[in-house]
Amino acid sequence: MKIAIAGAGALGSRFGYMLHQAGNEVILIDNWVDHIQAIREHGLKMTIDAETFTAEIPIITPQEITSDQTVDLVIVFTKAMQLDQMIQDIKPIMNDDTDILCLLNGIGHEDIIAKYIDAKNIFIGNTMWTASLVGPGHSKSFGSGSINLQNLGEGQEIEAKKIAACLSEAGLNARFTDNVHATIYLKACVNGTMNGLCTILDVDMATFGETNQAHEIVTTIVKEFAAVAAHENIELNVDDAVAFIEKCYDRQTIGDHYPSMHQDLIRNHRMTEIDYINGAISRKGQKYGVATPYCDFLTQLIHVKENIVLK
Ligand SMILES: NC(=O)C1=CN([C@@H]2O[C@H](COP(=O)(O)OP(=O)(O)OC[C@H]3O[C@@H](n4cnc5c(N)ncnc54)[C@H](OP(=O)(O)O)[C@@H]3O)[C@@H](O)[C@H]2O)C=CC1
Ligand SMILES: CC(C)(CO)C(=O)C(=O)O
Repeated sequence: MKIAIAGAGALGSRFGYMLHQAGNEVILIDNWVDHIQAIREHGLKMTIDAETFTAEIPIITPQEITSDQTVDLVIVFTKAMQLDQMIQDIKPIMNDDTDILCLLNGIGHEDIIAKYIDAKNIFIGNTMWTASLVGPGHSKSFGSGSINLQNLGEGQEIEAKKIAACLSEAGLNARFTDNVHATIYLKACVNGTMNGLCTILDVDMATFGETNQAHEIVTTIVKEFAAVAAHENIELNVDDAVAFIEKCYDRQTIGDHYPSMHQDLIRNHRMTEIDYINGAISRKGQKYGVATPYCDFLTQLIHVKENIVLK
């Protein structure tokens, strides 16, 4: 399959590498000049479980797209706040049959994509794969992960299952779900607890999980997500979600991982996606008349931290 990774940062590079190694024709699309130069000169470096590999994968900026480069599938891995512009920029690489898959953390990305792309070509979901950038041209990751995905448009289940099969053939452990919004909310509960809390507390997930207060804090935040989800006819079982989140504390899997929000703000001094995670719950809470004090406060805290770190 001809696949473009639009937003080839940490996770985009991991996906691009694994799909390339599985024999797909992969092209990376990004705007970060140093990253592009490093990959063009030395290939994409991918460290997986402490072993480093290099792959020669083409990388271009959106402005370098040519009309003969249309692809079968675009997988977007920008940050949430970059998504709108990237979708506009990559239109030339898409024809009427090109599908787009969005696995970004957060809620509501399909509304942005649907401004530019027909619903029949939009596929959404979430992933538990992880990665972090060592530097330009070099992504690092450990452990395994999974992907849930579904078609946004009616009657595109077969296409969705084809995409899931392609990802699974590359070892990305993808499955089709007929309840993707529930899985997106479940993943958002993970990000809505781990990302903001580990960023503010400057700890990895296992260290946070070892505290006496972790369970109560996580449960309170998840209850806010569940109350908002109920207004969208999405059933989110609080106990199951808390148990799913607490699996992140295992140092044998991803417990040592600093969530991507910590990487953004504390390590790379970049803006976070808080407004698409806890901030989205706060906005929806106001819309539905649901109190979301913990999401409200955590969103404020992250913005305060952004103001301090980025001033
Ligand atoms: N990392 C993880 O473990 C996980 C991440 N996710 C989600 O996947 C999506 C992508 O995340 P992730 O891959 O971590 O994002 P990254 O920040 O690594 O990459 C996203 C984009 O940010 C830009 N960028 C990154 N670093 C720099 C830099 N130093 N200077 C300039 N530009 C930079 C690049 O875009 P450009 O230069 O073109 O603007 C890049 O394509 C997000 O929604 C995230 O929440 C989901 C699960 C796990
Ligand atoms: C690893 C995990 C699940 C932590 O929330 C993630 O999605 C991220 O780092 O953004």
